[in-house]
Amino acid sequence: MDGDSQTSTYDVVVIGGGPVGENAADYAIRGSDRTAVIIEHELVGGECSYWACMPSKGLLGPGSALAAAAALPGARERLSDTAPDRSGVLGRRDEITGGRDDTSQVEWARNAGIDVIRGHGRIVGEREVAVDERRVAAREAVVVATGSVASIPPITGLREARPWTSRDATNLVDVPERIVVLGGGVVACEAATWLLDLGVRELTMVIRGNRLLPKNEPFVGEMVADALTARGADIRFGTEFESVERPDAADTGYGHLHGGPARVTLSGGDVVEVDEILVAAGRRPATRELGLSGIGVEESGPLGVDDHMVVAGHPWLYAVGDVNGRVALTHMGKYQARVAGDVIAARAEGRNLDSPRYSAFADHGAVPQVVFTRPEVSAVGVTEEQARADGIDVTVAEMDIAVAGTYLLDPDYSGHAKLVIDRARDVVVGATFVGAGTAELVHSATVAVVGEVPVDRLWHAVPSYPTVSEVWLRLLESLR
Ligand SMILES: Cc1cc2nc3c(=O)[nH]c(=O)nc-3n(C[C@H](O)[C@H](O)[C@H](O)COP(=O)(O)OP(=O)(O)OC[C@H]3O[C@@H](n4cnc5c(N)ncnc54)[C@H](O)[C@@H]3O)c2cc1C
Ligand SMILES: NC(=O)c1ccc[n+]([C@@H]2O[C@H](COP(=O)([O-])OP(=O)(O)OC[C@H]3O[C@@H](n4cnc5c(N)ncnc54)[C@H](O)[C@@H]3O)[C@@H](O)[C@H]2O)c1
Repeated sequence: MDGDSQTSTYDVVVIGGGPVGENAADYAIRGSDRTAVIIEHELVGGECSYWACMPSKGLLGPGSALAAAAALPGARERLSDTAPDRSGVLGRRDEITGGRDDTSQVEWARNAGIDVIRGHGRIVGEREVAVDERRVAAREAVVVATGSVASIPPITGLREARPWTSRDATNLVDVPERIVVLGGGVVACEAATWLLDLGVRELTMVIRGNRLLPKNEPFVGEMVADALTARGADIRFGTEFESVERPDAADTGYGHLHGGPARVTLSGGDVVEVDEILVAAGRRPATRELGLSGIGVEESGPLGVDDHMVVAGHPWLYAVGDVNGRVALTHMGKYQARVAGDVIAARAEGRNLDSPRYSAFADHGAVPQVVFTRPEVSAVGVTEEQARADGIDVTVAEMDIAVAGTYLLDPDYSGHAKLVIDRARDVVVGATFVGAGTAELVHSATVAVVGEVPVDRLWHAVPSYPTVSEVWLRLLESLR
């Protein structure tokens, strides 16, 4: 850092210290004498560490472990209860979020040579950012990594009812007896899973479409819906919130019940009375109050970028992670951050950007995701429907998963798998696995998709016996 008393100057200024901002700063200066600063107005570590990925997976882990033991003769007899211990689960979650203390993340940044400034960052000119009364200038680049915020749809009485968002569901302190969940995407399905684990008595899901997890192959939503229904969830498809009444809504803090009971009127006229409402209806990129309109950039939608992560018309401005609207997943945001960091370093050192290393091409059609429901959903690439819509001539291999590896996990194992293959190129363009133990399987499919490995060649990638991966062999056999 250098500069006069009003302005600090760094080579790279990153606004937003979530996992993506941290990686962008690190990759942009790693192994050089360049300087970087992260500006963060809440907690270094971001949504992912304290409010999203980490606490949610912490809440889901104990239920999964018990379900795995309950499925296995010899282990199941030792279980006195298949419901997780509520205080143990919440304690484990608190340990994972470290009491929302970001000291260790700030230390990590400082050890990596990155300064941290606390405060709200706002772009006030080319390569210039204001943090409250301070000014911070960038010699090379400003990177926006401000993430996203939960959307609350404009429904009569909903905002006034102070519903829970994912921040409350992941940081829950009170476990509602009765809850209604709006939305059928990833947050809704994972949260429904842990809320049932924690003993919610009545859980209603209100889905405006006709399936859960609609971005996936249709069998995904069916299997997850069947599992949630079997555990007592009441899933209402083709239904929306009409209006909400909650006379004594109150700001009681994250994870506490936000007031007394609420009455939710659904389309069709049914009324659901609940102790809490969880809104899981998607997220919007955090582009407001960033000063974008001052530099001529639209601030209402995502901050769009090219594959180098650069904002059009502003070669000094980069956007990575949820804020650019490409893929709202931590691992993909961190991938974009590695690309952006490498691009910033290459430009600073006068290198050209010809190598694939400088292009985030996996964002287009090679995105892996695991949804940690029970059953787990693990997918990469495009669905059959998307591939056909893109004009690709596809063939599919599809079957229930039943190999020695799954029988060893559970004699009554239930799972399903599908490969989507581009006929002309003879390569896998999409893969979906649903079932216990499939999360660790998806990377093999990601390698096949990104590597464009011909199916004939995949035949020689022999899965080990007796693992769940042997489903690959069965799928490839079905194509011969
Ligand atoms: C409940 C839930 C569970 C999830 N689980 C998973 C999962 O299992 N796996 C997965 O891959 N993804 C998951 N996601 C998605 C994941 O959380 C996001 O994709 C990820 O957090 C994006 O990282 P980011 O750094 O872009 O943004 P964030 O993590 O949101 O970080 C942005 C940071 O910028 C700061 N900030 C914003 N504006 C400013 C400003 N003007 N000035 C200073 N600081 C600012 C914020 O305070 C925040 O710290 C989950 C999301 C939710 C809601
Ligand atoms: N395991 C994981 O990888 C993981 C876990 C949680 C979240 N995430 C990511 O976080 C992001 C946010 O997740 P999300 O579940 O909030 O978003 P989402 O886009 O996955 O799902 C939102 C759902 O809400 C519905 N919806 C939107 N507006 C509505 C309305 N007015 N009425 C009724 N329904 C409405 C949509 O139809 C959709 O099904 C996603 O990109 C997701 O992939 C990832």
